[in-house]
Amino acid sequence: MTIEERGDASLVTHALAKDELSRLRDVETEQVEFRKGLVRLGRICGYEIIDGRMETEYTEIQTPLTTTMGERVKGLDDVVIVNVLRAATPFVEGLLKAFPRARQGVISASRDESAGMNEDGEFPISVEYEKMPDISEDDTVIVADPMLATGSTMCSVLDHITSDGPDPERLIVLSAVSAPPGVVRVAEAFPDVDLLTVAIDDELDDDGFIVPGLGDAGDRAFRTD
Ligand SMILES: O=P(O)(O)OC[C@H]1O[C@H](OP(=O)(O)OP(=O)(O)O)[C@H](O)[C@@H]1O
Ligand SMILES: O=c1cc[nH]c(=O)[nH]1
Ligand SMILES: [Mg+2]
Repeated sequence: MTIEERGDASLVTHALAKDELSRLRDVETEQVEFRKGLVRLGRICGYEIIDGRMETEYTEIQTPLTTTMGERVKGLDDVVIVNVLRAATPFVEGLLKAFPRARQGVISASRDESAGMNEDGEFPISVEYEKMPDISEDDTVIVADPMLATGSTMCSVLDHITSDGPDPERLIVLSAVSAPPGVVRVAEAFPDVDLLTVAIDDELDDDGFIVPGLGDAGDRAFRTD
């Protein structure tokens, strides 16, 4: 059964998201364009979240000429965006264009690539810094990380977020590129999470990189390779 048939994740369907992702995948896309592309993709994904997952309500508006009924998005003041350092930083910059009043959390979680994957296909994850706003039952929490590979990082991040405090109204994991093992790991460990991604790629290579993927997102955005 495919991941789509299992219903573990849903796809961002906007054509511009696919266009941006194709540019990001291109090995010729250099640092500045790569970073800007992640910003644009984050904004499109933010709009997609608003469009597909948030409700609107009618409200009376006084224009300079008359009163009329307007439509407003509900819950825009109750959004928390979690930035998984470091590759998510430009992606979150784009999301903030869709959710300018979001409260933000930051968590530094990274894979110990020198240790390699264990036989269960997981990496050891080190969490060195975490600062979260208080999360309430009314909140939409969006955990952003452009890459979901083995899912080790995201499971560690979600453990931190869900370990105390009330459950938010919605908990969305947003990624640009996902690999099947990561989607399955997150969906099984956190069945209530709404997993949204622009693409689900074919597989992981022996080093835990997504294929075809886009390479190391952090290194490409921060020019550290
Ligand atoms: O699903 P996983 O197998 O855990 O892999 C995904 C993680 O790998 C990358 O981060 P990385 O550890 O390279 O840190 P970086 O953002 O600092 O480069 C990426 O940004 C994810 O956080
Ligand atoms: O393919 C991958 C896997 C993890 N992290 C990345 O940046 N790229
Ligand atoms: Mg990296």
